[in-house]
Amino acid sequence: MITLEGLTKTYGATRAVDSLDLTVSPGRVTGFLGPNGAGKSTTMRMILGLDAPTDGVALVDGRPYADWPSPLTKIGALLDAKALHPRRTARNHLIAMAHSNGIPVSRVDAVLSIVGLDPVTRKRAGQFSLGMGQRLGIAGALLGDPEVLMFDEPVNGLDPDGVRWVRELMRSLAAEGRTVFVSSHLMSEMQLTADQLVVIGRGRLIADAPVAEVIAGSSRSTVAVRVPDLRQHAVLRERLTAEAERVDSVDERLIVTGLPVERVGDLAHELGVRLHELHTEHASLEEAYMELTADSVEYGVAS
Ligand SMILES: Nc1ncnc2c1ncn2[C@@H]1O[C@H](COP(=O)(O)OP(=O)(O)OP(=O)(O)O)[C@@H](O)[C@H]1O
Repeated sequence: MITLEGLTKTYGATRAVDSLDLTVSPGRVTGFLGPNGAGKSTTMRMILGLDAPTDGVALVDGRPYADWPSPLTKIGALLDAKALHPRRTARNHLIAMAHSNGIPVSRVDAVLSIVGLDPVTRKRAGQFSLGMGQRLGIAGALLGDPEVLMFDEPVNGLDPDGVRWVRELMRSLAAEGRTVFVSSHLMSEMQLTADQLVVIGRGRLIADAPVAEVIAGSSRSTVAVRVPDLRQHAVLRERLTAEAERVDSVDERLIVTGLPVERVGDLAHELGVRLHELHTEHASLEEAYMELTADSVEYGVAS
């Protein structure tokens, strides 16, 4: 479990992270989202003790990272996949990490195999593609078989196969009961990978909720209702227009914004309108996210 209490980091006048209170729980994948400069990497760096908070605390299973005697066996992280010694081979890079944390070398070969790097273990990290570097970084995170895993943009540079592999890995790590905290800008991928979402903007918490709840909370969700009879279509349309924010006709369908599906169904029933279809069309996570963060985008393009 990761716990943040009033976590704050300022750089001069910039409040990179601003009084964050958060619990990241085990047994699920928690996506960490926010526009560029929102404070995601700074938060992750403070969890790993790489940056000191200006105020507040970041705890891993109840203690600051630095207080764990063998931290890699408690929390594994991929922060910057390029932070590798270019002349070291993949295997030697992991052996050096294992030695400094009292982890047996047998585990190095195990994690190289998990990430699919066994054919290139003797290649120097400097010759790695971006995707191979990501896989090596993930191998490093898994090395200590930790209960808590944290990944900053793990699918950067991966091809579609690699993206799917990361998704399945995250899901299986969470299914084993581990805490998985992962940042990403790829909303479609997060919609498939995460159970819970934490959204921040300008260092502050905007949302902390299950993925389905974040999507359902978007005002961009609509209700679609199909009325085959033309006259009834017009009658229902008129009635819905009086209550809904907006009603559009698309062939036999009415697309209703700003009314719950139950209300649309009840109104149709009251008017004796025969329906062939009635369902909510949820916004995508991307649409919900854009709406949530609209006020927090630092480098937006004027539209
Ligand atoms: N070492 C530093 N010195 C000064 N300002 C910094 C430093 N590190 C981060 N910042 C500032 O803190 C804010 C948060 O940056 P951070 O990198 O944590 O955001 P992020 O959410 O990870 O962004 P991105 O999605 O672009 O990676 C930004 O305004 C950034 O410019």
